Amino acid sequence: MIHLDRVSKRYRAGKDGLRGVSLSVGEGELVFVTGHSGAGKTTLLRLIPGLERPSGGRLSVAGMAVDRLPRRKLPQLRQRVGVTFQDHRLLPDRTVFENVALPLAIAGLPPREAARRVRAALDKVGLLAKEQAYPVTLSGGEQQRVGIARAVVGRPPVLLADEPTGNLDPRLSAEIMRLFLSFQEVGTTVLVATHDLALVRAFGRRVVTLHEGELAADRPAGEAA
Ligand SMILES: Nc1ncnc2c1ncn2[C@@H]1O[C@H](COP(=O)(O)OP(=O)(O)OP(=O)(O)O)[C@@H](O)[C@H]1O
Repeated sequence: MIHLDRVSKRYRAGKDGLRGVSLSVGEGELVFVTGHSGAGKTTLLRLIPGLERPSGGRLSVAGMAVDRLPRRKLPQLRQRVGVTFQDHRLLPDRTVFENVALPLAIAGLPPREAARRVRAALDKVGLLAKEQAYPVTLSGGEQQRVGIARAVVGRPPVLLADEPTGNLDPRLSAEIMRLFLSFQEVGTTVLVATHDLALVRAFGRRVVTLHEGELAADRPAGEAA
């Protein structure tokens, strides 16, 4: 589902975000991406939906050659990749419902079908009762779940999460992680970038470790840390 072949990303300032990373993630797999601050986790997660372009190498996502993708095809790629960010990036002047509906409005879905899907996504993250609330009135964990609902509302085959548990306590963090597992169970390919090694160990999944932009380790699911 996601294939990187010697992918590099050099930023304008001359800094390397990634250096020659080769990696394949199969359909329906859940992979944790870990590494110290500046290791390249965010860079990897930004390359996959085409938010950044690789400087070298080959990258394909859900059957699309991202490294050679014409600009006009970017929306098509973004519909196949849902993304959640640590800081949620929710619009403060829109309700929970409106925030989650946004990607569907952009995709031009009829309002009735969009509303049905928004409610299904909110139900999945346990926030149906808060659909008319504004983001500021929600807890950090709830805001994170709204961000997740927005990422999955278009039913993308690929879901990416950048530090989804960054500001949450251990109990809420585990809850959020279980949510990602539930998307994997229905066939979604999931990549979760996180610093939280204890949490990663607790779930016993495949763990990819980056170090200074390079792939330092790739530990299969079920193997002890
Ligand atoms: N827009 C940018 N311009 C220049 N350099 C960048 C940019 N984004 C990231 N970098 C550099 O690329 C390297 C990898 O950064 P990246 O954000 O991918 O790491 P990370 O593992 O996500 O770190 P963190 O855990 O702190 O978010 C770092 O050296 C960083 O300074």
